[in-house]
Amino acid sequence: MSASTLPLDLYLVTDEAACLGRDLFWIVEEAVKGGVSLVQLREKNLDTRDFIDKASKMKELLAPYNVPLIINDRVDVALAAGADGVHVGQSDMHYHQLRQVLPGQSIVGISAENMANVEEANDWEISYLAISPLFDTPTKPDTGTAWGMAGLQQAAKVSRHPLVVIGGINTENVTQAIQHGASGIAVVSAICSAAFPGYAAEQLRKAVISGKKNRL
Ligand SMILES: Cc1ncc(COP(=O)(O)OP(=O)(O)O)c(N)n1
Ligand SMILES: Cc1ncsc1CCOP(=O)(O)O
Ligand SMILES: [Mg+2]
Repeated sequence: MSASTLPLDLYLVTDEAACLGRDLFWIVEEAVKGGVSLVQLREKNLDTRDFIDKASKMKELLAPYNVPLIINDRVDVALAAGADGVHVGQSDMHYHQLRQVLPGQSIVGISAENMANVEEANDWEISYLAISPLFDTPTKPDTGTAWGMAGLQQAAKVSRHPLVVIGGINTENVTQAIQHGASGIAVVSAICSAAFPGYAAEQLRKAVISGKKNRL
């Protein structure tokens, strides 16, 4: 899938701990019905075999909806489960190595923590760049300094890739993020911890679309 056709509007990043004891697959399916366009399976503590099993099951769930599945960190898991791509951060497998082991059409997303990361990624063929984190978030305490809206605006001027924002995104700040240059939003708690994940997804998607209509 090329960068121009990749559906980045509403990107759900999973976190079992954020699901408040509810079934992750139920949350993901509700969210997809509500308008999630891309899903990342993010598992920091699973054994390899369990991670592959979970990814394969997630791929099966998403296939009828035509929603691509991205695997966080683990290229081996993505390959074994037939996922559509991977997301890597600045301490994960390097872009050049990723390209050696992944099929050519794979989706590749990378986290940018600072402007040097944004500039470096301009030399690479990636599907999107994640501005990470846009705001500090209790969901991931081990991040670098938050970009904030001004930082996002600078990154959008420099980057040739579509930008996704992640970290503290909710219905209150989506429109502003889109207006400052984001092509889409990535969320964990705004959907995984919502009382009604499907409804939460609908509201977030509406906010993205409204932000795009009213771009500054
Ligand atoms: C869409 C998206 N953006 C950023 C991240 C964070 O990646 P990383 O910095 O590698 O941190 P971990 O998620 O691996 O803890 C992401 N996963 N997804
Ligand atoms: C995985 C990740 N990477 C940067 S911030 C973050 C967590 C985002 O979680 P939330 O949407 O709940 O703030
Ligand atoms: Mg990572």
